[in-house]
Amino acid sequence: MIKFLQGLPKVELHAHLNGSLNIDSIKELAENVYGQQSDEFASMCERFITFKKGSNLNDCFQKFAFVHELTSTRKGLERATELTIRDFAKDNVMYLELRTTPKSNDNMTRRAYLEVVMAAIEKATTEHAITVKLLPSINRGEPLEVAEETVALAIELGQKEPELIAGIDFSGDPNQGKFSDFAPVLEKARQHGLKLAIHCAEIDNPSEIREMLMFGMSRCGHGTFLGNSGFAHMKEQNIPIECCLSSNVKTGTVSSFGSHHLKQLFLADAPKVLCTDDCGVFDSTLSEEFVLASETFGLTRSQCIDLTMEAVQHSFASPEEKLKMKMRLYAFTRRQ
Ligand SMILES: CNc1ncnc2c1ncn2[C@@H]1O[C@H](COP(=O)(O)O)[C@@H](O)[C@H]1O
Ligand SMILES: [Zn+2]
Repeated sequence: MIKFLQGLPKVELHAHLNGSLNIDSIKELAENVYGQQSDEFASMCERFITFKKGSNLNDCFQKFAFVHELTSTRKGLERATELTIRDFAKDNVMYLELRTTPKSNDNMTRRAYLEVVMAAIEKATTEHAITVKLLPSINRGEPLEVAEETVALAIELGQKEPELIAGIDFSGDPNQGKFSDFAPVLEKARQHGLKLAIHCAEIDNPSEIREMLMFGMSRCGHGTFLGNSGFAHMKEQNIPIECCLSSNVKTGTVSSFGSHHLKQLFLADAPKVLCTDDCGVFDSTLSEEFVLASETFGLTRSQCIDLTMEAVQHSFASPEEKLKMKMRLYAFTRRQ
């Protein structure tokens, strides 16, 4: 089964760039871009992937600062994007939607940040057999003006490169910021044809969950606290829930793999996709998430193929790209 899942051409729809850089690639990046590694750096790497028992979302958010340092220069960001795409391709991910929060600092404006990532995606996709789309992220913990700039850039750059920029991600610490403040800017993105992937119900916040469901979205990140009525709503609206098993268990929003809501989504026959979220931080791969899901819930090979087919269906790819992915999947299943 493990070999089968590794070989399966997969679709990753929920991956944050700075969370997806695995520990070996972080070391490679540090070596390539910033020179010799020190013992201190090695122990920082070790701390990065260690989650103590009882860790929470806050512990997780603190880990991002480490990679954010490494990607705070153009060269670092460019190489990190290339390495991340390479690693997904190595894991037989045929289609990847990568999200990232444009950041400004002394080295880059938010526009330059996005341009560097876009150029790196173009370069990496010529070297690896993978299609990549970009979803600029809004960090809900940052001021509204930043979100407005991000959406304006996504609209402008998306008009130049519509095949590359597919939508907007709404993420960040769910304990910070108010969704209702961001609804108008998200609505503007939607009016301009950008799809919305929204982190929703990662924590139990019933009034915000209601607001988000009323507002609508193309895909729902996590959906942990939606409950049965929320799942029924998602099914009725054909909105898939992006399930990230290791992420939810390691950050403590789900108590164990066995109690993950993926099970209820299967039982309710609601739309769902399997994703990694931050495979670097959580020290996982999409293949490993499939192994986890199949071992925990007894998924068969054919259910894993169906899950991938659902991901194709709910991706922000064009009809032609979806057809190509389905053909690759059929070709793979015929060879089994
Ligand atoms: C664990 N669950 C999560 N919930 C909410 N937001 C998350 C997240 N994991 C990652 N991010 C968001 O993605 C950023 C890192 O990638 P980028 O710097 O944008 O590439 C984090 O700082 C956070 O804003
Ligand atoms: Zn996420």
